[in-house]
Amino acid sequence: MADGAWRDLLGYIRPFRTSLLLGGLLSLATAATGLALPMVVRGLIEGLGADRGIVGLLVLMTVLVVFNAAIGALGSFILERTAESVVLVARQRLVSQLLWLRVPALDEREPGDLMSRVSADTTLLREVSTQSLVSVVTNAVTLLATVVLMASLDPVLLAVTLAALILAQVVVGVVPRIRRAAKQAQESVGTMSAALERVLGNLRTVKASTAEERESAHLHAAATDAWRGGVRAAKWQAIAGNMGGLAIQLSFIVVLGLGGARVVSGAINVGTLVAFLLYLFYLMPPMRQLANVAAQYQVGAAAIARIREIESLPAEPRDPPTAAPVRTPAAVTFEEVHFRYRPDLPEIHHGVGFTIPAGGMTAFVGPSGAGKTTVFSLIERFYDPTAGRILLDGQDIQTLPLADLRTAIGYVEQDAPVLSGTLRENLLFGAPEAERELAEVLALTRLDALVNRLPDGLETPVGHRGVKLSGGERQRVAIARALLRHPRLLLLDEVTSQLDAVNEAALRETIADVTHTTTVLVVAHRLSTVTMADRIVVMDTGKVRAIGTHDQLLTQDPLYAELAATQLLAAAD
Ligand SMILES: Nc1ncnc2c1ncn2[C@@H]1O[C@H](COP(=O)(O)OP(=O)(O)OP(=O)(O)O)[C@@H](O)[C@H]1O
Repeated sequence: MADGAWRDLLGYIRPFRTSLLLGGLLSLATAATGLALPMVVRGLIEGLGADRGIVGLLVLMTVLVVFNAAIGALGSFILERTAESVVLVARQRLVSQLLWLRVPALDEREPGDLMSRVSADTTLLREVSTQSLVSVVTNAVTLLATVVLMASLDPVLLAVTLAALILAQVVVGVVPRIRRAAKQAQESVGTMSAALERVLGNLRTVKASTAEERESAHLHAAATDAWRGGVRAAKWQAIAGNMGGLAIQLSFIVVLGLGGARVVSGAINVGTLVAFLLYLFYLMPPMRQLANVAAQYQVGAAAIARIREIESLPAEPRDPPTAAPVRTPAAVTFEEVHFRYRPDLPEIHHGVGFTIPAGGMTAFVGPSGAGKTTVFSLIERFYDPTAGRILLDGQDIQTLPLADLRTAIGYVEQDAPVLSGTLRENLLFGAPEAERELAEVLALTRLDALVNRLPDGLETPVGHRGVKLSGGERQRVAIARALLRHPRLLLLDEVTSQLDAVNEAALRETIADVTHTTTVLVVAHRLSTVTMADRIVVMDTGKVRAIGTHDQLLTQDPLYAELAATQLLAAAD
């Protein structure tokens, strides 16, 4: 995994190589000016001993210190900015990928977990993207340069120092533990986000089921898991970070004793000892940084793995519509369509076949679970059949550009989804350019009274999933949204279930109207909707058992007769 993570990380930072190089060079320059200081200090002490003037050296030191601070600040700003840009690119790539994901891939995932990957995991890229590359290079160079300078001062003292540093190698052993702990923490954050989304998205159900206590316990457990992973990572990070420090402190004591003796014996002078001790402390930051980088990299690698999981999911093509919009009704044909939602699930459609001419209204009826909604999902190409063909005006929809296909369709789903935002945003969601037709469609769907009643009219926020609207209003908003697209094919899935008799009658009139310009397919549970259909497709357990008008089917199909007498009638009541 680690190698793949490296490659992915390089992919993310490649576009920013110039600013990374600049930031890296500035960091190196900062380190170099820092490294020069102890040498100036040595000269200063020796100058004092020899009674030479030190003003020049003091000025040089001041210049070095100021220069060091200035380029240090500039370097770290450039690197941080680059890191933020890496996060931005990762987020944008992930967001695009998510919106184009194929529906089956989405079926298997929790929205909350996906959100946590876009928000939390990408943030972790920030540290790793700059620290990994630039820090490794600058700190390794600084470390090497410091060691070389120390060797030039006193090889004997250096040998003692290095022996103490071997101790710090313990650091290397704890690094994989950091990755494991970090991965666990990130996965727990994903689980927590998913649980949170589940609860907040359905807070009324949670409350009505008095499940707050249980759901809160779930969330607490996920949060505790994240905490546990974080604490474990912190423990190993703290050990890794401080082992280096401890080794330096210990070697400081040794060098002080041994160095003192060497000064007394005349092997080195005080200036050299002071400079050496300063370098000793210079070793600490790069060592700590390198240990941090190793730890950060492990955390980042875990995040990259989670991001990559999303990027490798199947996506739909993104081509914009190619054909000019057509406004004539479309014919639909299913030829021996077989379909299952997943290879390991049972087949839902066992050779579904029907032909629906352009225009008019066709109703799909059948017992629950017969596969009616699945027909609509297949027409929209949310899923593809495992065998058989679906034709739109005689053309296999697999060969149509996806955007052209979907542009031709208006789809009102079973639960009439309304998005948070204003009424206007919801209505124009499928056809942002249809502003001028709003009034007409509002009247058709009888939403005009609602809009007039609301103090903010079309600008009224509808709340998360439209909670501020009634069920019937949500259905009418969804229908208006579909009508504004001027679809060639209008798919209505049980859209009258929540309408009262008056609104249903109005909708029937609207549907009758649009059948001149659109082919209307409805999944219907109300006899009143079914009887007005030009043809009725009766489905049962994944097959079409009969097609005909209400009167024909009443006499020819026992299941339909039964449905008409029980289910459809009951719904009409
Ligand atoms: N995304 C999915 N993944 C797996 N199975 C699914 C999925 N969607 C539906 N199913 C299954 O497919 C079968 C047919 O579902 P479908 O929604 O097409 O039935 P329907 O005839 O529209 O039923 P209803 O009248 O109750 O809405 C059901 O048994 C259902 O459990």
